[in-house]
This record gives sequence, structure tokens and C-alpha cells, in this order.
Amino acid sequence: MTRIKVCGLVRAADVDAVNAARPDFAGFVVDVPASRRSVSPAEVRALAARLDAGIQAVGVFVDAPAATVAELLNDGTLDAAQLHGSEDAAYVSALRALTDKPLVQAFRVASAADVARAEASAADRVLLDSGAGSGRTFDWKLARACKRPFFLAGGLEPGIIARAVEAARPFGVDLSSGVETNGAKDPEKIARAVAEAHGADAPEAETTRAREQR
Ligand SMILES: O=C(O)c1ccccc1N[C@@H]1O[C@H](COP(=O)(O)O)[C@@H](O)[C@H]1O
Repeated sequence: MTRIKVCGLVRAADVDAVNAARPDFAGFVVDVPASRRSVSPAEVRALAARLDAGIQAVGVFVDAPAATVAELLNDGTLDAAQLHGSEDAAYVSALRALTDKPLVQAFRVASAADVARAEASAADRVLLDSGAGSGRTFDWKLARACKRPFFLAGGLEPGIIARAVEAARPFGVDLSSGVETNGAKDPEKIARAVAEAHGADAPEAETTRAREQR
């Protein structure tokens, strides 16, 4: 099973669709004016409260003040924070001092050097992407070389998830544009994406199976 995060929820109806499909993570882009998926801290509090238990709420931030991120983690609104801007090691360490909650650092991958930067991150998990909600894929062979568990993002959609998992061997996949129709989250695409990801083998499953066969 490969974990899946459905990102960029903005309406109560989006949360209801996610509650029905049951991905592992639901993402909210918080206070990013450049994104059409941006929600305010007050909106994310209301949306996350509507999310079913068992689905983890992830806040997606772009160079936000560490105190703002920590507040939403520590007050129980969010289960994890995804850092999707140009946050550096000093930022991750400053945020780490403010919260025990998991931190996911996103890296835009255009070369092996970008994967090496992700491998060196002090964050709990890393995410390899082509951009930020760009809807574009990148060379999955680069991601496959990553020596730590990672989320694969960028241009994923129902119908190509199994192929992406086979090519990149991620811990989880992360989708936003690919589960939208006319710019709004599409319940049917979300359900298909969750079923496809959960039906795809993640590396840890492969390892367990190999161990059992020995
Ligand atoms: O979705 C956004 O608008 C966004 C804005 C700022 C930072 C990150 C954003 N989204 C992240 O982009 C990837 C997937 O995008 P897509 O499937 O290619 O549309 C995912 O990690 C989102 O969290």
C-alpha cells in the first residue's frame, strides 16, 4: 500500500469527498496569496475540524513565520506541516524547537543534486515535486535514487499513480491538480486516486514480503 495525500482542499464539500474516499492525509494550503487554493488560518481550523479521525491534516506553508506554523500544529488543528517554499536548515531547526509535530520539507527536483539536498534535510519526511501545485510531472528516475522515504508529487492523477509508484518507489503520493475538474476538487477523481495508491505496493510492503519469503 502506498500512502496518499489529497491536497488543496478549500470547501467543506472537498473535506466531505476526502472523508468518503479516506486518503491517509488531507492538505490545506495556508495563507499563500499566490495560490488559488489558499485558505486562512480561521478557514483551515473549520475545515480540519470537519475531517474524519484517521485522516491526518497537513498544512502546506510557503515561507510562513515559524510561529504561525507552530501555533496551528500545537493547538491541534494540524497533524503535520509541509514546508513548500525556500525554507532552509535554520528555519527547519527553528520550527523544530517550537513543535514536536512532524515536518515535511518539499524539494523541487530538476537534477540529482536536488535529491541530495532532500536526503540531507533535517525534516521528518521529504517531498519531491516539480513545483508547487504546478500539475507537472518530473523525471521519476531521479526520485527513485532518493535514499530516504519520500512523498512523490507533481502532476499525478488517477490512471498514472501505479506507474509512478513502480518508477519512483515513494512512501506516499501527493495530488492536487490531478484530482480537480474545472479547478475544483472532484470526488470521483479523489476516490479513484485513493484506490489506485492504496492498491500500489510501497517499498516497505515489498521489504516485508521479501522477508516473509526468506
Ligand atoms: O497547490 C498549491 O496551490 C500549492 C501552493 C503552494 C505550495 C504548494 C502547493 N501545492 C503542492 O503541490 C504539490 C502537488 O501539486 P500538483 O498535483 O502538481 O497540482 C503538492 O505537494 C501540493 O501540496
